[in-house]
Amino acid sequence: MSAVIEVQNLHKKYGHLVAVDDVSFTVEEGEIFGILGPNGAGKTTTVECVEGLRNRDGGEINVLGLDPRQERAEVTQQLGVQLQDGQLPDRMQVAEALSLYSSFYRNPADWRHLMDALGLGSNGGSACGKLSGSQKQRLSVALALVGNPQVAVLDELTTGLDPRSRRDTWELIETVRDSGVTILLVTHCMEEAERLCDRIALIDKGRIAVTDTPAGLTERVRTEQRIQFRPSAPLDDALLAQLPDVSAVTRQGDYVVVAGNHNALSAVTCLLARHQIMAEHLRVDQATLEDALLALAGKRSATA
Ligand SMILES: Nc1ncnc2c1ncn2[C@@H]1O[C@H](COP(=O)(O)OP(=O)(O)OP(=O)(O)O)[C@@H](O)[C@H]1O
Repeated sequence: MSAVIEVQNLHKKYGHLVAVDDVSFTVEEGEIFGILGPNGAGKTTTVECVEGLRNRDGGEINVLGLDPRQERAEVTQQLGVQLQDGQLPDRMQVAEALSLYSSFYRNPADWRHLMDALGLGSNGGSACGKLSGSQKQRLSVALALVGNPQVAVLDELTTGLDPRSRRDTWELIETVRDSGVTILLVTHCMEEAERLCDRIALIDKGRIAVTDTPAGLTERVRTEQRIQFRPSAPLDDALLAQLPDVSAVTRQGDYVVVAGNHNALSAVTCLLARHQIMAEHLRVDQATLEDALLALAGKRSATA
């Protein structure tokens, strides 16, 4: 396998806001690589720098041997990028859009074949503005593939789709991957990332917390616990956060919520005992994957 996208120490600011702060990852040929994170984490900014749609402030990006900042036109030829909703005129027909976009590329795919392969065969004469949510997604994937790219970037593919359409779209993406296209997938949906991705970079507040396979991420967080209690006296959260078995400390009203590994509970109770504080209404839950991934992100912030 060889790397098709390499991002090293990417930095991007909007005014004073640091949107992407030292992001590095490598996408290998043939994989679906996910960038997963909450709203505002810096996912779209990262991929827009990869696509050459935004200029980075620092770091290096290599896409199929090209620098998107210096060689944007060539990157556009070789990288498939989804159009955002509303970028096509409502009255343009599906077949017209595909035919028009295929004319932008040196070596386009057969757009009629693509239209059939992506389940849009009966929609060629439909106006883009009249398509259903999942048909619009199919069209945007078709437009990302019409240039016959080796790599496609797909951003928030299934947002707003009903469960059935989401599953259909996921199957579609697997078919695209099986046809040999490497995919960089941006999502804030944990289930989508787990289902589709070979590897996932978890990004939060502009930084990558961890990169691993879905199974590896689950294993890392398998033993994570969520400990919730009301302290009987004022308690400095920083004392809890410093415990090696604790990954994150947050507050919910009067309650302290601590995420940590299977030793966290005894570490927390020892600390409370030392400070003569009681843990009222103590509750311990197994963290969900989502909680645990956020805890991993929190741990990274604490050690950054
Ligand atoms: N053009 C812009 N001008 C100013 N700030 C921006 C701009 N685009 C994004 N931001 C800010 O940069 C940060 C990262 O945004 P970005 O869209 O990259 O995150 P994201 O992870 O893709 O979020 P979402 O899932 O909501 O799309 C956010 O705080 C966002 O408000």
